[in-house]
Amino acid sequence: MAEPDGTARPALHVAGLRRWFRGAGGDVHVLRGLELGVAAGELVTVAGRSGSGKSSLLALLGGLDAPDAGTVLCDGEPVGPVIPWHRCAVLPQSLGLADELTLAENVALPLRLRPDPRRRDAAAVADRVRGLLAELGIAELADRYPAETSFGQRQRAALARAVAARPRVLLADEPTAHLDVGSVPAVLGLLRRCADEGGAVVVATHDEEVHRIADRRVRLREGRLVES
Ligand SMILES: Nc1ncnc2c1ncn2[C@@H]1O[C@H](COP(=O)(O)OP(=O)(O)OP(=O)(O)O)[C@@H](O)[C@H]1O
Repeated sequence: MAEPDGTARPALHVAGLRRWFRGAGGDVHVLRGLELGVAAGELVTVAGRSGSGKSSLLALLGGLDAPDAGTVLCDGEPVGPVIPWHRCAVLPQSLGLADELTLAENVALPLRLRPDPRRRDAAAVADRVRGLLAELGIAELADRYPAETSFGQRQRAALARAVAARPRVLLADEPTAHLDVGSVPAVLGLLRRCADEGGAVVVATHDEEVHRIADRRVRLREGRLVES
């Protein structure tokens, strides 16, 4: 879809975003009228000191939290708590894997929930799940439950789940934070491919290696984003 001036409308469009929290020492104004547009096929990294609001921002972009003011549009539609995985997928710092499902079942979930039944073919789902787990080096853990794996292994499974249905918007919060150096290239490769296949990707990170694969880097400062 295009804007009135003919330019492509960003896949993710954020305007006037405000979020504050009531604290014992007074209100904390985390986001103060933040603006952001991310095009399909673009990977944007968000830097910022600890406590600057990166996780708060990603939670709002993914509909996990609601803003005090402003709008977040994903493919032209407001995001909300029940946004389908193939439209907007989130890898939060808390991961959010379902404890009662194996890693493979967790990764399969967004594929089984796709609205088009032709895209839920069991063999194709199993293939996609196997491929993603192998790519991330956790194929042998497919049948384990999250509690039987390390945090870094769970983090990779949660990334596999987020990208499984090839989301139009992918949001990843510190996706390399708990990984050994050997596991990082596969994660970076997968994030980059998600954008190259047409996704709009936003990654909050302190990791310089992640910033290196970005098309654009922004920094969260005093509640707004500045190019960096
Ligand atoms: N529910 C809440 N109630 C009160 N304050 C909050 C709440 N959630 C976040 N904050 C505050 O909002 C600010 C931004 O937090 P946030 O977790 O978004 O930062 P961050 O940039 O992701 O930090 P880090 O890099 O350490 O993960 C912090 O000062 C935090 O203490």
